[in-house]
Amino acid sequence: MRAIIARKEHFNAAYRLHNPDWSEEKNQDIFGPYNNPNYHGCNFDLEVQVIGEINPITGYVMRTEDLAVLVKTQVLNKFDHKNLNLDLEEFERLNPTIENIAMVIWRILREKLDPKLDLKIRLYETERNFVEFPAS
Ligand SMILES: Nc1nc2c(c(=O)[nH]1)N=C([C@H](O)[C@H](O)COP(=O)(O)OP(=O)(O)OP(=O)(O)O)CN2
Ligand SMILES: [Zn+2]
Repeated sequence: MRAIIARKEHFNAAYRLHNPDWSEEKNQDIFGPYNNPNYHGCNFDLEVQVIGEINPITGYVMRTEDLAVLVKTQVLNKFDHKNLNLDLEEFERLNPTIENIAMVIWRILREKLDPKLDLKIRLYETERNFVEFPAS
């Protein structure tokens, strides 16, 4: 039987929504206050879901303590209290929208997880806005 285990974490980051190929005017028009050249911060809530078979012997899908360490070392240490545009190479040419942040987190964790396990990311940018990746 399959089950979902999940880890919830929290991180703070500064960023700006910006397309370097556009004019300042177009960036302002499309991204508004979120294009602030002095950046803005968000308090992100992250939920990492790992989906897999329940091991009949251990009763585990995956040890929750292993998932906690994975999220801390691979995601929190990289994202927390950073400037996403300046500090993370992933966002050199990728706009740090919640959609893209969730995709980058998914890609990072996907590489580290047993391929038998499925992975889903839920990322809250505010209490009201969140994204799930992948959509399917
Ligand atoms: N599709 C997306 N739209 C927006 C994104 C995004 O990543 N993907 N991001 C932003 C801004 O970064 C912004 O920080 C969102 O925060 P906020 O304006 O506070 O969002 P709320 O809707 O929760 O704020 P209210 O107080 O409810 O107005 C914008 N759009
Ligand atoms: Zn924002």
